[in-house]
Amino acid sequence: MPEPISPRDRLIVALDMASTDEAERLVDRIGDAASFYKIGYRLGYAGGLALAERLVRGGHKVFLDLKLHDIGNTVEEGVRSLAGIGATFLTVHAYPQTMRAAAAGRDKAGKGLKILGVTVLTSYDDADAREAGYALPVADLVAARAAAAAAIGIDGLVCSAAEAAQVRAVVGPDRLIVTPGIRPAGAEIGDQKRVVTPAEAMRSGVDHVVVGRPITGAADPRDVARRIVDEMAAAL
Ligand SMILES: O=c1ccn([C@@H]2O[C@H](COP(=O)(O)O)[C@@H](O)[C@H]2O)c(=O)[nH]1
Repeated sequence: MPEPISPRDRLIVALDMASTDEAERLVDRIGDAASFYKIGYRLGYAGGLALAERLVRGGHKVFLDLKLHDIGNTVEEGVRSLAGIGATFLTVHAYPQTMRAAAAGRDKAGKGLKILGVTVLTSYDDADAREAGYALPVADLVAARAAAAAAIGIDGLVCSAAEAAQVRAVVGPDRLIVTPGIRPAGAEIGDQKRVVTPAEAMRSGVDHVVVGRPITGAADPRDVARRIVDEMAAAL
């Protein structure tokens, strides 16, 4: 069985900022209300990988949300390079060839980096999946990709918490389920489509929630982070 995760360590704050200075100021403001930070495209292409190393050295956990997807050799070598940063999680798109290459890179690097397969982006609904050429509804596509990820030996999945129970049934207790598209009640939804509250996510068996704008855009980010952690603690 997996190790228990404290409510605070379940929260991953998405540092979708334009500069590392801005991101570091936010991390300082949040203080001990959070321990886990996600770096995606915006910050990753603006010095975010060096910041990731600094955050790891400072005792934080880091999720590199770079959603790799390329030919197998490029993915494998990319994962091997990124493993040196000391991050906890790295995303790849949940295509079988990509996941196999990422698992090989992870194993060759041997640094303890966990690979998460992005099933279907939380900004997609069934109509978006159809428009992208997929015949299956989102929930079925997520389940199929989760099954492939588990068979390949990927460490966890990114999906909406709306599909977490179904994914858990497919992948069992040992794979991680990490869910963006999290919105505290009353928060602006923005471009997300499959949205769930922090409490509902916990009740659905999610391991980690990813929260960006509701925290980064708040007047008091520390307070919002603490409220989210409290909401999750009460639901567990
Ligand atoms: O399916 C996915 C995969 C990744 N994300 C990322 O999570 C955060 C969510 O930010 P919010 O501001 O809380 O919407 C963002 O960095 C996305 O790139 C996702 O939303 N959905």
